[in-house]
Amino acid sequence: MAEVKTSDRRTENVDDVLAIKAVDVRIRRGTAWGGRDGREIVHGVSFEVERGTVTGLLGPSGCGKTTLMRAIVGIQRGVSGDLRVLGRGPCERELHRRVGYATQTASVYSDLTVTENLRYFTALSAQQGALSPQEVIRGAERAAARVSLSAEMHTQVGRLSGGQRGRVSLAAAIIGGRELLVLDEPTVGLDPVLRRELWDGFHQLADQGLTLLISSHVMDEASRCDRLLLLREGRLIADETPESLLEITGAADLDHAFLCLVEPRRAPRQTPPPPAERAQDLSRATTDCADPPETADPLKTANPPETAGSPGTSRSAAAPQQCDDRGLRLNLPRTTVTALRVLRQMRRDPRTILLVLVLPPALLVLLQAIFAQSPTAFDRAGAGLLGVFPLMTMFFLTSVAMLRERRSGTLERLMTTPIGRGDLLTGYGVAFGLLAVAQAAITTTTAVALLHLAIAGPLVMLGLLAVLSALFGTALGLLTSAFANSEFQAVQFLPPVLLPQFLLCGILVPHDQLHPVLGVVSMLMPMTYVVDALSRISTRPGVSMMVVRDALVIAGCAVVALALAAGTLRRQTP
Ligand SMILES: Nc1ncnc2c1ncn2[C@@H]1O[C@H](COP(=O)(O)OP(=O)(O)OP(=O)(O)O)[C@@H](O)[C@H]1O
Repeated sequence: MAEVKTSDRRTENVDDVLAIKAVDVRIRRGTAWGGRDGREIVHGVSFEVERGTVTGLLGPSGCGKTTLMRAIVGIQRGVSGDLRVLGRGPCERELHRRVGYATQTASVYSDLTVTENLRYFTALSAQQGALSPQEVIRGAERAAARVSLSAEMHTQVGRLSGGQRGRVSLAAAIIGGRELLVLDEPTVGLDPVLRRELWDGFHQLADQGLTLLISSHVMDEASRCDRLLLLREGRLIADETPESLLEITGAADLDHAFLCLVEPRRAPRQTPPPPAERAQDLSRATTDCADPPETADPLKTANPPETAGSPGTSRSAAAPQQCDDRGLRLNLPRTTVTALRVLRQMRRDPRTILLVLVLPPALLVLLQAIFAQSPTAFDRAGAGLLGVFPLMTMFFLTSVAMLRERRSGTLERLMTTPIGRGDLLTGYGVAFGLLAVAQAAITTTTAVALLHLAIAGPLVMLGLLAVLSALFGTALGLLTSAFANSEFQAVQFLPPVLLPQFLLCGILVPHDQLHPVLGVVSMLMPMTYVVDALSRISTRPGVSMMVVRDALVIAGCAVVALALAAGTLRRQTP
């Protein structure tokens, strides 16, 4: 990252005063891994946001407001230049305890109630260790009250109106934003009374020392900001107070001033003037808007001379930042609340749970019926399927669940909270692991007690292998979800990832009857080890070294898949 050459002492003072300092910040989008490809969306903007103020970020649709906000909260790739947030680089994890971010769409869990959502985000926001249950309850209630949602606390978010959902999302941001709140169009879809209430609330927060950066399209909101940043096509064209913006443009109101700056040559009037005045007014509009006087050139105002040419901020020096959040250290309270949250979501979807628990034993019953004339074939295939079914169902469930998290924007929000990737994935692993245990218990019991599947080895080991296999399916599902952009694509991954494994794992054709090349390929497939281990348990008493080896291979594959999933979790919108 390019550094501004200031003494440490001065930087310290500046950071005490400024919440955000941007010098020649450029952002490229359309690059998946932070390289120099893609399109430059933000072209070298420089500005400062003082602490304890409300700053409006305005500009036409597509000008780069969201992109800039994403850079400020540390989830945008391809950012170069010098961007300091609360005196730190925007990617530093320490900021996740101090900065709250509300995305444009309501990024909260629609299958949970308002209380459940807000308690979850409150629990995640703990500075250190865990908050007491009372603190979590109080934090959630306070946040709901801030956005006038106390009456809806026990309503499922999916049953709220669009505006109410947006307010839940805003409350979640307020919970996380101890020092800085970055709000992307937080008042969209709200009626004027609520908008006014929220803006009063924003100013109360600012009076308490919080800094707010708020994007908006509504000009009466702009007039409530202490300062306005105006973006046009990724360039900052004004950085002014609302009053001086009116003065510079000579416009009667901010709506007009905005249009003057954004479309200088097509500045409209609010009401059509009488024909006699038209010529005179047009010439005034040209003077005021089309060609603003040199001294009032908003482009010059927006980029103060001392920063515009700061040493070390030249284009060549500005390499894209890479967010360094590779830490996978586990935080037990955050992992636990995440597992509980996922379990709560599962509880809201009884049909899926029923399917997960009932489908594998039902398939085994069908299999026994098919092999009614050949019980040995059922014994051979049945044991292997005790591991294959959980693997497949967990793969599918978790890939869709994580994809939903990614698409609903909640993953993006989580990436701006103190939760680590390890906490999140382990939370998912624990929740789905518990489901896997239930599934393994039901399927194994059905197979042994009801279908009389012959098992020579210990039943506990059989169940353990089934759970291990389900955990591998969970990790694989979390990993592949990163490469799917829709539920349809997630379903499409099922055949290429699992079908070859199923065909070669030894259930359909024993390994010794496979072509030698296919035999080698099958040994590269984790499902082979699942089926081998289960077949050995079913045919031989005790636990052989080969079973232990197979179990270790499956566990190793699960760990590798989980680590790769953690690596791809931060795959942001490019
Ligand atoms: N994932 C993406 N990959 C590449 N370009 C993108 C991506 N998302 C957005 N863009 C481009 O970035 C530009 C800025 O988008 P951004 O969402 O920041 O605009 P905005 O000012 O917030 O718009 P709006 O007010 O409509 O929300 C747009 O031209 C858009 O096409």
